[in-house]
Amino acid sequence: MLSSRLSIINDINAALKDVDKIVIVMSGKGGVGKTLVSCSLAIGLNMKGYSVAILDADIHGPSVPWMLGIANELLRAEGDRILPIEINDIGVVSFDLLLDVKEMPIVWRGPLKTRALLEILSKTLWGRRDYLIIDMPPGTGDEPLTIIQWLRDRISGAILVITPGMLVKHIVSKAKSFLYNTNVKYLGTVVNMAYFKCPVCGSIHRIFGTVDIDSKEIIAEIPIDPDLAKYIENGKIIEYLKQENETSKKLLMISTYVENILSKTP
Ligand SMILES: Nc1ncnc2c1ncn2[C@@H]1O[C@H](COP(=O)(O)OP(=O)(O)OP(=O)(O)O)[C@@H](O)[C@H]1O
Repeated sequence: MLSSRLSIINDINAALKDVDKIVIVMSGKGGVGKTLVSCSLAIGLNMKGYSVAILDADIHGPSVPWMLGIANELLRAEGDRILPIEINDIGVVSFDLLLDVKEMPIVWRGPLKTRALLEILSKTLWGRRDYLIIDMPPGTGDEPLTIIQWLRDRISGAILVITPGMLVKHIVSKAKSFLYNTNVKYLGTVVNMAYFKCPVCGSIHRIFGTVDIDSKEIIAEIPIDPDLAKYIENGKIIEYLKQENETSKKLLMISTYVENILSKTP
């Protein structure tokens, strides 16, 4: 048992040996914009000249390929190793890219999911990357715990994504204690759908309320932006982030924040 655990750890470390920094993106619940933040972080770092890969570790709701416009592609293998799909020089690996029929739900129980996550981590040819961004399954349950436990001290830090509303304080403190207990550095929180800016008069409406956490922890506040939603729906997040508008600038601030904070830690 111990020897098989050690051999899995060795395989994962070998696969990730040329990956410099691993950043995980997590949320207390689903549908808050975790994938948007993961993709924006990966694209932002790539635009700064870093080599980046993104692992969509959300087995049940994998949306990274959809957001990046590669939902119909399939991962290829070289021998028994998986090759990431490269889009704009960002390597993408997702469970959805293993499926021929995308509408087919993955119905795996806990141990199988753990096994699949470990396989994908250790069998991918990640190559030389400055950053690996992991879009985590929502919550602080089994799957996020598995990823963190197996990656151990390889994770450079974690970003939390929230939306304003009830229980925010509770969600943030729960996620922070999860990270504290698993020895992962908390980098800060992105507040998504923080406000809506009237396109006519420019007034700000905090539709879902305010967020009662220390402002020093807030990496960026992302507005509700119907235009962004359209680009996401069409798999064009890269094109959207290349535009110079208020939302895209705020989304790109996340990569600047991560670059700065992680350059200060060894
Ligand atoms: N700031 C925003 N403005 C407008 N629409 C948004 C914004 N953020 C996210 N959305 C919309 O909300 C949906 C969910 O976003 P996203 O997939 O990033 O959330 P998630 O937390 O990763 O969800 P899941 O838990 O299902 O993986 C997207 O389809 C997107 O269109």
